[in-house]
Amino acid sequence: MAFDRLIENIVKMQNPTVAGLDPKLDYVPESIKTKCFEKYGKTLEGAAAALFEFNKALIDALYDIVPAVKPQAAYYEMYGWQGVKALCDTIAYAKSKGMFVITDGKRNDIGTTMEAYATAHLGHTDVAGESIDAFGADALTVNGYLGTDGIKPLAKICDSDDKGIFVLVKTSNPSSGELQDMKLETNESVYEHMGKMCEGWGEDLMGKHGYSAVGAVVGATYPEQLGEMRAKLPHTFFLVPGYGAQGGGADDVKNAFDENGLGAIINSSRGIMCAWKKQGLTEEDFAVAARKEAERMRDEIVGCIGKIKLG
Ligand SMILES: O=C(O)c1cc(=O)[nH]c(=O)n1[C@@H]1O[C@H](COP(=O)(O)O)[C@@H](O)[C@H]1O
Repeated sequence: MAFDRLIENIVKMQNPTVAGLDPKLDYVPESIKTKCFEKYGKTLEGAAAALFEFNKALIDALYDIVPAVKPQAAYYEMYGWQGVKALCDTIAYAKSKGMFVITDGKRNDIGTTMEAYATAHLGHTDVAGESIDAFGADALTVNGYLGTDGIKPLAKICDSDDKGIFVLVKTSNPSSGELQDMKLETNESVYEHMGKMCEGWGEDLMGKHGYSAVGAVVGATYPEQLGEMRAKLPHTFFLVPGYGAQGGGADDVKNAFDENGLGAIINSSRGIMCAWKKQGLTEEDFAVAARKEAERMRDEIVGCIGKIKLG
């Protein structure tokens, strides 16, 4: 199963973190923007080319120490189809460097449309008998609000194409509790119930390291719920956003891991992309600074959880 590959990457690198690639033009150094605008003009094409150059430099600086990247689709869609092409190019480049790619699209719809989303992001599109990867990611974030028939088409592709999904369970944002903390008649909270549904959806998609292809998103900003969900969802791998820019730290995420130091991957996007600002460096040093921040984040988290080993 997909998360077996991710887990093996994490163990090999002794690093349970993922670098979020959420590029904005104002993160991109002038030198890259000038080059791209000279070539393509101050156009969506020029902007998209700058985003890709920025991402490529980050991937080159990180691929040998960070197991995965997580491009958030919205930051590419801001630049039209040209930005979406930069997303495709980023996914292809990261995969060519051996990185596991999680597209953060938070996709959700009725079954037939979810089939299209699953095919687009994880499967192969059929073009007159030719089977072609559209986005070709290894995993996709999804919203389970529509229930089982919205997840089933994804589960089918996870099984056939060795892919994974992360379902939103307890999101890192301040108002997540407005609905997610509400109690159901079973006296469970909504997030607990969504988490349990993930365990069920993953039952037939079990990997060899004890985690299924149906993971969950649980925010670093809710450490108590993170520990609670870890204990209650033994086969559900966690994507944990909220570290760094949203205030989460190593102490908040340590309970996301099982006794082998597995079970979770911790995301940092702005913290890594914009690390040069905190290191008193210049924007031209963004890639060097990103690597330094990725090493610091890895050492801080592994310092809390100890050696990571296969179960
Ligand atoms: O699905 C996600 O990745 C996600 C879920 C969530 O609950 N909170 C959250 O921040 N995210 C994403 O994780 C990333 C966090 O970015 P930083 O706060 O810059 O590290 C963004 O791409 C968010 O869209």
